[in-house]
Amino acid sequence: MDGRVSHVSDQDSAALTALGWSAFFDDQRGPDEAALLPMRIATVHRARVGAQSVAGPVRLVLPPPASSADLAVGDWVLVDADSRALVRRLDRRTVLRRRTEGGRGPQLIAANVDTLFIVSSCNEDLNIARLERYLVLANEAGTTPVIVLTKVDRVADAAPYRDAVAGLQRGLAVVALNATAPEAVHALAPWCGAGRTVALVGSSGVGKSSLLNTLAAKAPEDAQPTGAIREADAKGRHTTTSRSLHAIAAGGWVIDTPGMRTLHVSDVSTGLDALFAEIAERAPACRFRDCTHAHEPGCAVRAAVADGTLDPARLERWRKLLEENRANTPVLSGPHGNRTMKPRPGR
Ligand SMILES: Nc1nc2c(ncn2[C@@H]2O[C@H](COP(=O)(O)OP(=O)(O)OP(=O)(O)O)[C@@H](O)[C@H]2O)c(=O)[nH]1
Ligand SMILES: [Zn+2]
Repeated sequence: MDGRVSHVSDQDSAALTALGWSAFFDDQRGPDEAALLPMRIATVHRARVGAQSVAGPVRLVLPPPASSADLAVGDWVLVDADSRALVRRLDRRTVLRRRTEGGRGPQLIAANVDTLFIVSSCNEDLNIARLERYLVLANEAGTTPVIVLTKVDRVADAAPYRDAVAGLQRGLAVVALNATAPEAVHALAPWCGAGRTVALVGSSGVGKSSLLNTLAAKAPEDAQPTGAIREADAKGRHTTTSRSLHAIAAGGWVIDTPGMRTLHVSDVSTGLDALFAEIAERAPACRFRDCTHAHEPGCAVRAAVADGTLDPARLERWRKLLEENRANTPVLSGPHGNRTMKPRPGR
């Protein structure tokens, strides 16, 4: 690397880089922390945290007040070499989180992820509004979203599915593949490779575990169990139960996440603007600065809908996500306020 970590051998340094280590993390180490070992969190359970070190998997010791609640799969931590005690977590480059039902603060999904593979199947489950939620999640986290359409082998023509998602966001990459076939590795190679980290999200049964097994080239006995799909309603059984970091055979790392039943949005204004760029960039031309693009005169956004250059369905879905974001996001109210707006009753 750059020679700053002088006690680390070149071999270790190369292994750290392959694990995703970079100057961003190296710069966070203080002079008194040179003897601590950088490791990457691989599994998080309430009382048990596993990490990847340059020498292989390690079970960490968490001395109080360290808590697994503060850790996400993909995090970089500094560890005492002798006791294997976690000393501290390093700042994250990116973090995926979601608001949970009942909302005891956001739930950590994964950290330091470069690319979010948003997995959906080429069947009637393909849900545009849901994909847009995942895109907001990816944008807000600072990760690059890629839509991965699975089960191409089950349809005569994947083009209609590609077309349905291609225009969801500018520059959005869309890959259609069979998650159970080895060729999937080549299709996803542009986002994998040494030091790169991807995470898989998507509904239950879309093929996340299958894709993980293909990318990691797992022998059947080590493979993540995959659920047999219930053909009748095209819904998969929920088979993945926890998240973990796995090595990709051709280089890089993949984080599997359990199927998410609900995905609420909150605190996602930049994520929304990136998703709906065609709306965000027209807003400055509206007569009123706080135009809601609903009823105001001189609205450039509704003018674009009227002349056919903006999809009215997109404007509608933008409004829905914006309202949900407002309802779920804590707001400053009054000079001392940091009150939370009540979530609106079930939608
Ligand atoms: N033919 C075909 N079958 C697939 C493909 N992807 C997944 N499957 C099958 O679909 C079923 C569900 O796949 P999983 O990989 O378990 O789905 P998952 O997203 O991990 O589901 P959860 O663990 O519940 O989140 C399994 O029977 C897979 O073999 C694909 O691209 N083509
Ligand atoms: Zn407007």
